[in-house]
Amino acid sequence: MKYISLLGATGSIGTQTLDIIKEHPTEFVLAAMSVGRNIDLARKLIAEFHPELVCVLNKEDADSLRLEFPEIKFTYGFEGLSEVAVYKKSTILVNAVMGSVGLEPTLHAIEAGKAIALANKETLVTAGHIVMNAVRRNQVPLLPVDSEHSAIFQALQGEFEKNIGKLILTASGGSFRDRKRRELENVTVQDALNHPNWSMGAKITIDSATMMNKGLEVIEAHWLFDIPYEKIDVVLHKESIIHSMIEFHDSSVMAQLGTPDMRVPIQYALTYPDRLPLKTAQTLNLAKVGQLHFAEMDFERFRCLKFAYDAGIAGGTFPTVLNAANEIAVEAFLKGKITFLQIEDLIENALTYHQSIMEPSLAEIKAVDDETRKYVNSLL
Ligand SMILES: NC(=O)C1=CN([C@@H]2O[C@H](COP(=O)(O)OP(=O)(O)OC[C@H]3O[C@@H](n4cnc5c(N)ncnc54)[C@H](OP(=O)(O)O)[C@@H]3O)[C@@H](O)[C@H]2O)C=CC1
Ligand SMILES: CC(=O)[C@@H](O)[C@H](O)COP(=O)(O)O
Ligand SMILES: [Mn+2]
Repeated sequence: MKYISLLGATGSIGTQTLDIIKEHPTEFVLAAMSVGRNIDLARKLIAEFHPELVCVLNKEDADSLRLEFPEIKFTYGFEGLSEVAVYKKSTILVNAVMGSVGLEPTLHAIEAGKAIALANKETLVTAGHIVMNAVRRNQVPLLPVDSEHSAIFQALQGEFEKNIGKLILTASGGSFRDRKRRELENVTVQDALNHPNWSMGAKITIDSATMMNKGLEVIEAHWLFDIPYEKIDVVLHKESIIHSMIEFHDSSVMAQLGTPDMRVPIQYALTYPDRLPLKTAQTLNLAKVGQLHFAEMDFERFRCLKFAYDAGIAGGTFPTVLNAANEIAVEAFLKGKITFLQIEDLIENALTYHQSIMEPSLAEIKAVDDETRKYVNSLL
């Protein structure tokens, strides 16, 4: 029986993690969870999964839920996320919260010796060296949930990292994969939220449309697999059937395939190194798929991917700025305050303005994250 702490239970990854817990009641228990503002869904999840500890975003929600569920402990706010992450009964943290707010709870869980199933890629982008040093020092498993990184992790089983020639991340191209750059000027939020292959939270769906998602994933792969940026390629693959590949030194390529279903990598992170059946997953019928397509990445069409490579290679606090500027810009786009193409303008501006700190401490990262958010907000 594995006891799980789940951050972001009301989200896309969170609810799919709960599907897996539900499908395997003799394997997994939800011990603690966090939600944000979706208190209606939180109520249903509490009634169904009976976690011992629940964190909500606001104190008022914690106070009213306490009256409804007196047997459950409620906490709230930023500190509450870490309480959930280090909950004593849990052995594994599934971090499915959105944004760099996930960083500190992850670090606390690592220090508390918990295994980490990481969906929250912003954590590794913002402070990759700090997270990886903590993982090594505490010798805890860091299990990728992001589909591309899970694919690479699965393809690496039985292999030595030293034999990797390069990683090849696949990119669907997102909601606007078939549009030219000039056709992006007047796109709406609704258009951008219409991902062709995956049903995901709003922020990552916009990231996928700007290709920032792949940029964040390049940086995530760099930290997870300790691979230099020049050995990480991205290829457009519109079907999202091949979830990513490793090319080894002898030119052999290992790929992981499957229908686009996040429950597969989530479950693998929970069962690793074992596997369990996943009754509701659709198996891959390649004959029915017929053809798989691949195309070279166009860095002028997808400027955010170039920003991410540049920020990753430059290192220091550049990736922190990239991530924080992106979070604010995407939020502004979702609220209708800026156009789609202004997302990349804001990120470029923040990166240009920034003076990087090399080998930043956690305090420096937090300060840069905060300053960047303020700076981009001031541009808005
Ligand atoms: N969705 C997917 O298929 C994939 C997602 N990921 C990554 O996983 C993470 C989660 O993505 P996804 O599930 O799509 O996101 P969602 O937006 O669907 O869910 C986010 C979750 O985090 C909570 N949350 C948001 N902001 C805060 C905050 N400031 N404090 C506390 N809780 C907060 C939300 O609460 P509430 O809704 O209650 O307000 C919700 O539970 C992201 O880092 C994403 O990049 C990676 C690969 C695939
Ligand atoms: C499901 C998942 O892992 C997402 O990060 C996915 O990769 C988005 O797809 P694209 O960014 O390739 O559009
Ligand atoms: Mn992904």
